[in-house]
Amino acid sequence: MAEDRSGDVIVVGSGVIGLTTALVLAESGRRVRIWTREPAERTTSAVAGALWWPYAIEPQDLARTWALRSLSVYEELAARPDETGVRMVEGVMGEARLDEQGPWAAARLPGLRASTAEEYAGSGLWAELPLIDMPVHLAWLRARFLRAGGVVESRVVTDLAEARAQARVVVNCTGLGARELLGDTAVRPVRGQLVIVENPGIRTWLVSTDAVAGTTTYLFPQPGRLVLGGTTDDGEWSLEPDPAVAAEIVARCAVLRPEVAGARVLGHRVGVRPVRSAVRLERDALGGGAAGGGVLVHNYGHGGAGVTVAWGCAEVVLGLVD
Ligand SMILES: Cc1cc2nc3c(=O)[nH]c(=O)nc-3n(C[C@H](O)[C@H](O)[C@H](O)COP(=O)(O)OP(=O)(O)OC[C@H]3O[C@@H](n4cnc5c(N)ncnc54)[C@H](O)[C@@H]3O)c2cc1C
Repeated sequence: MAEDRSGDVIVVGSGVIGLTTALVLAESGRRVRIWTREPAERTTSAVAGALWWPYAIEPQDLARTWALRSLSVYEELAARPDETGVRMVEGVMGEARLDEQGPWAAARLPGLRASTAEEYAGSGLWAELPLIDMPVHLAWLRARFLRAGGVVESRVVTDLAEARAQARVVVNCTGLGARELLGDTAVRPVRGQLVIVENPGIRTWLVSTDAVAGTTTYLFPQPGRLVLGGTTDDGEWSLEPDPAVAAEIVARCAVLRPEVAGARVLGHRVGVRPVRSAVRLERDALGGGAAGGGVLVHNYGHGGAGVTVAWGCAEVVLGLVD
């Protein structure tokens, strides 16, 4: 007799996208398993800074919608920062202007205003945004998923048919892994390097973009550390920190905040962003329905903003699985 797979969901991947999606599906009453090559703490998601802002993600309009939905969730989670890893923190988004942001941000972000010359030498926006301590947040997501009855299994998927043979619904949240899994060359690596230093007393975040040099420099205060960034190395896969690049990141940050210059280095982090021409968030026309009667949904390619859009995308998946 055929196995009853009607209630089963397999989510492939346990980065922030896979965990958040699996959690939303499990809390909707479905039986959900995660299959993952790496545990959450060894994913790109664990490396992220992570500031809520739709950076390096396409398409912009949809990303903003998903980001705003996620913002509402992060605002709630920020009431329990030690547990969830989410905090609302003030800071300056350099080279951003109020009139360029349009109504999407201005209407939703209380207190959004142009930064003063004292806060930032260039033109920028002062905002209070979610700043997420990813190791804590990923562990919290996983624990909440397990409490909702979810199961996490360590498993490398070489063909999504393996998952489809075992569950009616399969959600592909493999990030950059989709490149090999599906042969999708539209998703490509954009490497990012960070330096972790002892915080010399910085309480606000800062992002500064130099269009001429092509660099984005940032400082994110996290509990017990200050995260300094960064790089955007298109097409680069290496997870090895480059000492010369690390020194250059510290120097760039010290131009913005001189007290960083002598800060003790605690460590280095490197991650590879899954940048895609457009996030793939859709029900697979070939994989869904037909012979097996199953559903295949893709949710990958969130570039430099997977944390920013995770909850909004997970809710879209929820609407696609039935
Ligand atoms: C330096 C840096 C800074 C960043 N800063 C921010 C920020 O401030 N704000 C923000 O929103 N975003 C930021 N990002 C981007 C963010 O980290 C990514 O968009 C996000 O982590 C993508 O999440 P994901 O779950 O899709 O991918 P991942 O975290 O890479 O997870 C993919 C999962 O799929 C699994 N997998 C892959 N292939 C297979 C397979 N074949 N079989 C089984 N499992 C598989 C992996 O093991 C992993 O569990 C930053 C990224 C970097 C590198």
